[in-house]
Amino acid sequence: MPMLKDPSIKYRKFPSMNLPNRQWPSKSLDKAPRWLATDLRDGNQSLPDPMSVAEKELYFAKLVEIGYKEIEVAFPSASQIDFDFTRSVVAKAPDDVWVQVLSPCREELIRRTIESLKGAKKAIVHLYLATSECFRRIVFGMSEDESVQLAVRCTKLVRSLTKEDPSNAGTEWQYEFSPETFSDTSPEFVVRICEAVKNAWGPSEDNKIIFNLPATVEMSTPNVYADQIEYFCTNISERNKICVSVHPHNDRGCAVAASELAQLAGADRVEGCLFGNGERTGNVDLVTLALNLYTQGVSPNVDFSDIISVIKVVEQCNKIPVPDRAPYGGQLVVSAFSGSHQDAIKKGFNDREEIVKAATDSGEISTPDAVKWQLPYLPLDPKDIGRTYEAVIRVNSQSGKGGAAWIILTQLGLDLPRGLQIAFSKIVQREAEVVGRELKGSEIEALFRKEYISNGFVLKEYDIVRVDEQSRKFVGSVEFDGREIMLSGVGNGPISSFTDALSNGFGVKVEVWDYKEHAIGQGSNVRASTFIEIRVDGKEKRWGVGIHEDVVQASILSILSSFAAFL
Ligand SMILES: CC(=O)SCCNC(=O)CCNC(=O)[C@H](O)C(C)(C)COP(=O)(O)OP(=O)(O)OC[C@H]1O[C@@H](n2cnc3c(N)ncnc32)[C@H](O)[C@@H]1OP(=O)(O)O
Ligand SMILES: CC(C)C(=O)C(=O)O
Repeated sequence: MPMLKDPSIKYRKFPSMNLPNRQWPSKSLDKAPRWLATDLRDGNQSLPDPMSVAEKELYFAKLVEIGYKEIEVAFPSASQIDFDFTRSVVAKAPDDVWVQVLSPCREELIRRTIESLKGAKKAIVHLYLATSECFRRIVFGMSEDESVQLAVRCTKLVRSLTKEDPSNAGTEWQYEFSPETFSDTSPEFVVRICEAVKNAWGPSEDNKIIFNLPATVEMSTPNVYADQIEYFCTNISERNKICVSVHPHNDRGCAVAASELAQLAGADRVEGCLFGNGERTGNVDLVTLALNLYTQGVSPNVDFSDIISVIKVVEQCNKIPVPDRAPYGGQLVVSAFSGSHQDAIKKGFNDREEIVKAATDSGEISTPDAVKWQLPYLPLDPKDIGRTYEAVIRVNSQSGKGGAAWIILTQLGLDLPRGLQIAFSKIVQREAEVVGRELKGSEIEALFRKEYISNGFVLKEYDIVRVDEQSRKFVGSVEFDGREIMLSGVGNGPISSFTDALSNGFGVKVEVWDYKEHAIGQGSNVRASTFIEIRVDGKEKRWGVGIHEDVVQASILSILSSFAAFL
């Protein structure tokens, strides 16, 4: 039995914190944190095939374009690639971007790390040392005191090689210390070691020390992590000289929630990777965090207007696909296949169009974006991240009438009447079942044209004349199957005179059952689209569609389309 009936004999429950006066539950997120993108370090170190220098350059440029101002670019002491890349970034980074690098608390590696930053405009040196009992015992064999001494010694070394070294005066320095495995470390010990590191570095209000408190392994529910962060924020001294950073991993799948609650608990900065790449289950996903803020009306200070190009770079450099269901970015995220979702979304877009039009006409708004977003099933306007509305509604055998109707509306500009939607939906569903897959927009359009627009008729010369107040006469001819057929009929209007003419010409009884029309386009380009449902000799009714500059001719074409199917 691989899984235990009673897992408590093997696994410990993570203890919750006794923090009766916790404040974070009643706070809300109303501003973006400082972001640190660690794709090129934590993300890169977890890849089966780490990035080449060219890939790192491409990725770095994308992070800058998105708007990240603090980027952890490498572990320079790890490899020549990381060292060389750091050198190239130092030479090229924009003036407002902080270049961050990581090193363990080992003297020779710290020296090499700082060497890689020579000449940087803005640099953050980041040291880490695991502080949990588990790591101190198993990995280092170190007591708490020994850990504190090592952290202090290495911090002093960084200080002497950076801000105290006159040859490095041209660089603006920040220092970050991570008590690695924070999430599993006694909160009291974290405060103790960070106090000692703070004294060794000597931060100021203008040049804060960054204490990064990682959930190196996510061990608890996010509320416990938030408690740990709040405990640190309220117990560390000189909080005004400290930037509290968080670095959640996603082992329990809660990294986004953990980051958000940690910010409520006092964190000022968040470290993560685009689309959550990183060790094991990944670092927290920076895209989700940013767009979670955005969809609450809070500017994230980073720009995902062109999410498709971001995904392209991430996939190319990581060589790992971004899942189709990744929050916000995944390519299926703004797509609805199922009938009731499509119906609601289609109604939502119609509703929004009406509200926007009314508000624009009344001069209330100058841009459609000033109307608050409220659309069933879509928390984010897909166009804000560069997705098109065409991608929103997709059609397979689970789709209802709204899906195909939306495709026809967006591709042909035809707003199908309800009856025609229902009829067309059956045809689309049958086809989707036959091919056993999603139908592309072009396939749906082709089905529609074949069913409702094309017909074997050529309409030749015709005339509709007024006989008297109540009646009109249709006289003309059509070509069908290589034959010319003369048509003549009388009715109380153009449509009934034409159906009478068809009935006479083909020896059948044509009845009009339903009629709808609307204009397509505007100004001199306006055309009429006419939807007419007819019945011939009492058989099953059929819809036809006609499009023409002249509304009467559009009706005639529409009737011919459906009539052809009865022959
Ligand atoms: C949570 C994180 O993501 S931490 C960042 C992890 N990233 C990486 O490790 C990527 C780059 N790393 C490397 O290239 C290599 O590990 C190097 C260059 C840093 C070191 O290589 P090596 O000297 O061969 O050591 P190795 O890889 O075996 O590392 C383990 C050693 O580092 C020690 N160590 C681990 N973390 C730390 C730390 N934060 N500070 C000081 N020493 C540390 C271990 O105790 C162990 O020491 P030991 O050999 O005396 O037992
Ligand atoms: C180095 C630290 C911040 C880290 O990557 C982690 O704890 O996950």
